[in-house]
Parts: sequence; C-alpha cells; structure tokens
Amino acid sequence: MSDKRKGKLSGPIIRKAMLDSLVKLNPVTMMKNPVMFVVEIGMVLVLLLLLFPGFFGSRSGFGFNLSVFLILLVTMLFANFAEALAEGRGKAQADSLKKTKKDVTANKLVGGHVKSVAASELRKGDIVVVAQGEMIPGDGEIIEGIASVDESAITGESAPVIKEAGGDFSSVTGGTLVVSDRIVVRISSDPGESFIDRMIALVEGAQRQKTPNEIALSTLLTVLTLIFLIVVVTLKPMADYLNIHLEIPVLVSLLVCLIPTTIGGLLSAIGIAGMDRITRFNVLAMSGKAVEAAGDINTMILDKTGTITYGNRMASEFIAVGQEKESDLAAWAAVSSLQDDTPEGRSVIDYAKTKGFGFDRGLADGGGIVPFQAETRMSGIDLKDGRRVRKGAVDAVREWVLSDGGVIPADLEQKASRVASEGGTPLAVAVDNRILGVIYLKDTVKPGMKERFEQLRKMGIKTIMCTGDNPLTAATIAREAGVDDYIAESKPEDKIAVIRREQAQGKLVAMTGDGTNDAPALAQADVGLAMNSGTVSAKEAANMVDLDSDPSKIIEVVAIGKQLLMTRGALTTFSIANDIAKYFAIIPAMFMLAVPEMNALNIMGLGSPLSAVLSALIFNAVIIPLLIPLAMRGVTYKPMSSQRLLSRNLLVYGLGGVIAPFIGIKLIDLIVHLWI
Ligand SMILES: Nc1ncnc2c1ncn2[C@@H]1O[C@H](COP(=O)(O)OP(=O)(O)OP(=O)(O)O)[C@@H](O)[C@H]1O
Ligand SMILES: [K+]
Ligand SMILES: [Mg+2]
Repeated sequence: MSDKRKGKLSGPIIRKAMLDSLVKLNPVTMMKNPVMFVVEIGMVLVLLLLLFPGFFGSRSGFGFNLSVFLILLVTMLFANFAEALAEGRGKAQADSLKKTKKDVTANKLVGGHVKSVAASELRKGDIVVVAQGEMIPGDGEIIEGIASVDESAITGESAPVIKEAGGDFSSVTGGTLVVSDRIVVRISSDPGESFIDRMIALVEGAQRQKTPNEIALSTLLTVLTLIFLIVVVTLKPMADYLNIHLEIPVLVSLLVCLIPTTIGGLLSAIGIAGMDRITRFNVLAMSGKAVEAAGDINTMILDKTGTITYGNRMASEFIAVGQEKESDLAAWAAVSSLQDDTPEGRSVIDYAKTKGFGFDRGLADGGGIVPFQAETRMSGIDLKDGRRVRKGAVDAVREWVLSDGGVIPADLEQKASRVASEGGTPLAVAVDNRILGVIYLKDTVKPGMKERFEQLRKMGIKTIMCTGDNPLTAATIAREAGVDDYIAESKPEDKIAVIRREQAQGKLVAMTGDGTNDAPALAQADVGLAMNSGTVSAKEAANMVDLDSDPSKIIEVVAIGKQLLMTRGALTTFSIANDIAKYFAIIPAMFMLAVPEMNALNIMGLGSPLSAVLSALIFNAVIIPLLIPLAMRGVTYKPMSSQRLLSRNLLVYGLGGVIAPFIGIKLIDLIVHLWI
C-alpha cells in the first residue's frame, strides 16, 4: 500500500477540521442530525437568557447561564469536529488520488486514423492506442495487443503487471502507465465516471449516502430525543403546579444530558472511518452498504486455486501408466502444452525442459489449438497429421478417450489418486484413444489459512471452497486449509447455484472472482469482491474491487465490516448507558435547587446542585472527543459469534457506560465546585 494512502492525521487535517466544525454550526447543516440540532436549539434558548436576563421569569445567574451556553457550544463543536476529522482524512486521500489524474492526451482511433484528443473528452466505446511510455487515458478493455503496465498510481504496487487482450487480464485503468509494448483499448466509461473518479468521490464523502442500518439507528436516536424532549418540556408545567421552580438553563442541561448526544455526535464519523479503513486496505467499496453487508456475512464462497492456494500450479512429476514410458509421456505432455498459455501449461514445458526430456516443437505447427476451458477442463492440439493430443482433469480425459473407443489403463485411477490425496492436481495426458499417464501439478496452501478459517468459524461464518478440481484433491486441500465444506468438479455456473441455495436459506453470501464468467455470481452475492486485474464485466458486477487483486483479502474485508458494525453498536450502548447514569447526577440536583430539603437525593455527594448540573454537562461534552479515537480506529476486534459478541459488548460498553459517568462527573465536580 502506498504511504500517501495510510491516512495519518496530520496538522493541516486537524486545523481544517477545527475550522469546519465552526462552519457546520449552520442550523441547516445541523438539522441533518436531529440529536445535535436539539442541542443547538437549547443553546439558542440559553443565549436568549444571557442577552435578556429575566426572560421566562428566569432567576438563574449570569455566570451559570454563560457556563451552560459555553459547554453546549463546545459539545456541538466536538461532535462537528469528529465528523470533520473523518471527512478530512478522506479528502486528503482524495487529493492524493487527484494528483494521479494528470491531463493526458489520448490517441483516439477515428476511421483508421489516430487523432489526438484530451483524455477528458473520451466516451464509452471510443478506441484508443497506447504505446510504451504513455499513460492510459481512461478505463477500458484491451482489444488488441499485450503490454506491461505500471499500476502503482492506484495500487501502490511498483512491479508492472502484464495485461493482454482476451481472457481475464484484459482490463486497464485510466492513469496507469504502459511501460512496454503497445495496446489498443476500448474505453469503458464516460467522463467523470472512471474508476479513479468514483474512488475520489467515495473517499471524499461526496457520494456518501446513509446506509439502511445508519438510517434505522438515526431514527431510533431521533425518537429517543423526542421522548426526552416531551418529558422535559412537560416537567416544567408540572413543577410549576407544585410550586417548584425549575430554571430553563437547568432544564436544557437535563435534556442535553439525557438525549444520546455521544452516539449522535459520533455516528457519521464511525461510518466515514469504516469506509476509509476499507479504502486504505486498497479495497474500493461501491457503497457503505456493501461494507456493512460484509459485516453480516454468514457464508463465504472461496476459490481453491489462487485464493486458498498460491495458485501457481506447477508440473512436478510425470507418472506414466500401463506400459507407457516416462519419456513418451513427457514429450506428449509438452506437445499438448505448446499452445497452452495458462501458467499450468507453461509449467509443463518448463518442467520437461529442466528434466531434459526431448519433444518436437514442430509438431504444433499448423495444428488446431484447443484452448483450456473451465467447461471442458481440458486443453491440447489437433495435429496436422490428424492425431489429437489432450491433457486435462482425469475424469474429463477418461470420458474423452472412452468416447473414442479407447481402454483405460488399470493403474490410472490409483496413480491419479496418489497425486490427489497429496493435494496435487493430476492431469491425464492422451493421444487419440491412448492414455500415457498423469502430470502432477503441485500447488501449496497459503500459510496461515487454517488460522484464518478458524477465525471465520468463530465468527459463525461458513466457508465453502469451490473448485474445478477432482473430489479427492478438493478434499485434501479442504482438510489442509480447514474450510467447512467444498464443492469439487464445479463449473462456473455452479457457484451461482451455491450462492442462490444459501440465500434461499436467508444467508448473506460473500464471494470473490475475476473472470467474465464470475460476473453473474459476483452480482448475485451480497458482497462480491472483484479483482482489479480481472475483466471489466466482473468489476462492474461486483460491489467491491480489490486493487491488490488478492482474493483471500475477502476475509479481512468481512472483518472490517464486522468492526464497523461492532463499533457503532458498542458506542451506541455506551452512549445510552451513559445517559442513564447522568440522570442520577442531574435529577436530584434539579430538585435540590428547588427544594433544598431534598439533599438526601444527593447520592453522589456532589458539591452543590449547580456544580452537579455543570459537571454532568461537561462530562457529556468531553466524552465525545475522548471517544473520537475509538470511533475512527474502530473497537478492537476479536473473532467470535454474534451472540457472544453481543453479550461481551453489553458487558464492556454497557456496564462501562453506566460506571464511567459516576467517576467522571464526581472528578469534574471536585474541580468545578472550587469555582462556584
Ligand atoms: N491448462 C490446463 N490444461 C488442461 N487442464 C487444465 C488446465 N488447467 C486446469 N486444468 C484442469 O481443469 C480443472 C478445472 O480448472 P479450473 O481452473 O476451472 O478450476 P480450478 O483451478 O481447479 O479451481 P478453482 O480455480 O475454482 O479453485 C483443473 O482442476 C484441472 O484438472
Ligand atoms: K447525552
Ligand atoms: Mg482456476
């Protein structure tokens, strides 16, 4: 990850946030946050009393009123500061991204001729030529050529990546640099809608929409605020009737202490910070909703090759069957791979060469290429002389040979099983209806997978590995990696079937993918994470894109989503628990002010009724900045089931939230009491 995107809180960001918190006092802005808007109205009321003492028959002193006014002002500034700080960090990220958006000229192909136009004028469907040393002018798909591309501007990864027409590595991103060769690109986005544009808008918060969860919580907070407002407003006439005089500033203080100002002030900062955490993790989420959905995932669908294993399946042994010789097997294995451009295919040639097996390259000339397909699970060549050479999944090759009237060597099954039971992938090699043996493709499970799946299990998430490989290999890798379930010999469409099946049971499903054939499944999944190296259609179908193209990052994405939901839950619990505790400080004080004989109510032993009110109000204000770091960083996350998480959070943040004010208010009162 690039340093500039780590999002450190620098001096300028903090200064800007301070200024913004003043600007945000504008009532039109405040109205968007009903809880804090009520605080603002209260502040205006107290201000009126400051300007016109004796208003509403008030008898409270100037000094007290001024203190209440100032504390309320500071409370709002703190809340605004939290939001401005979170936004500021996003803006800083956006600025560094904007710098990558240089104004380049594009070589647009118009009627067979190249015409120079500004990149900002390119539209969807335009064709451009990009040569060595030039910046790719917009997002698109390579339709001709192959090139190595430096994508460090968006991924922070300095090693160039190979991009080529056709297949799963054909998409390119505007703002990245072609370091070798020349490509023809079909532009896939209109001005202002490119990948970087969308990323900038997202981190800037310009497109920030409240998620359904956030809306539900804000509604709850507003309802709570309304209830307390009614309670406090009706308190006044009731007290008047009983001849108890309640001061307006005291009532305002009571109201502000009771309404959920802590979570009200931190709510949007929590959401922005969660989004920010995902972006700094080099994952681009299309919406906050997607991040939250990640936090609620029940089932995760994972690829075997490349996600759970390293994915660089390499030939590591030739195992001849029947009467066949190893050297013949090696030669035909190599010939079957001459036109196979997959890493597996290339590794077969490399292995044959390093082991010194001879093979005739000329055989491939003029032959018909049979490219590898996930559907057929085979690849090979139809030679000029009529012979057909294939390699592929053992059962697929067996079928192919049987349909041509061939016989299956007796030891094929046992030899292939040996490879599979070691977690390798056996590829059978055949020429017409004769099977020569198997290629042992080795792949290794990434380190630490077992622990990560263990964590997912603790979170109550079921993991399902989907692989095109045979059941035995699948079972071995599944056991080694520790996934809960696996589906072997799965075709691309099987993934979407698994997702639908899980969703039908009311589960939320996450998956990763990069190919065009993954696109429907990515769209069907609740959280679809596409690889940046993947095709345009995969990226369009998904609701997240991983800039590092590491599918196993889906695990951390879920963790970040969970952390966001947990942080919001924990701070809500803390905030409401706090308010309950403040009630015990302020209600007795209020009545003691009116009826001094009620001193017995002063269970907290606070200095005086006035200092009790001010202390509760000060505590209510300072708790907001104290919790900003937690809101921004997120609560520390330990994998466990939602049930246990809930009880743990209730204990820590609920109980903590009840106790903290007693201690805090008491300490503040010791100081405040010295003054008044
Ligand atoms: N280049 C190739 N030539 C011939 N057969 C291949 C080649 N690559 C893979 N196969 C065979 O086809 C099967 C399916 O491959 P595919 O890439 O679709 O799935 P996978 O890589 O095994 O699983 P996944 O990527 O979903 O974890 C493989 O298990 C292997 O037996
Ligand atoms: K409060
Ligand atoms: Mg694969």
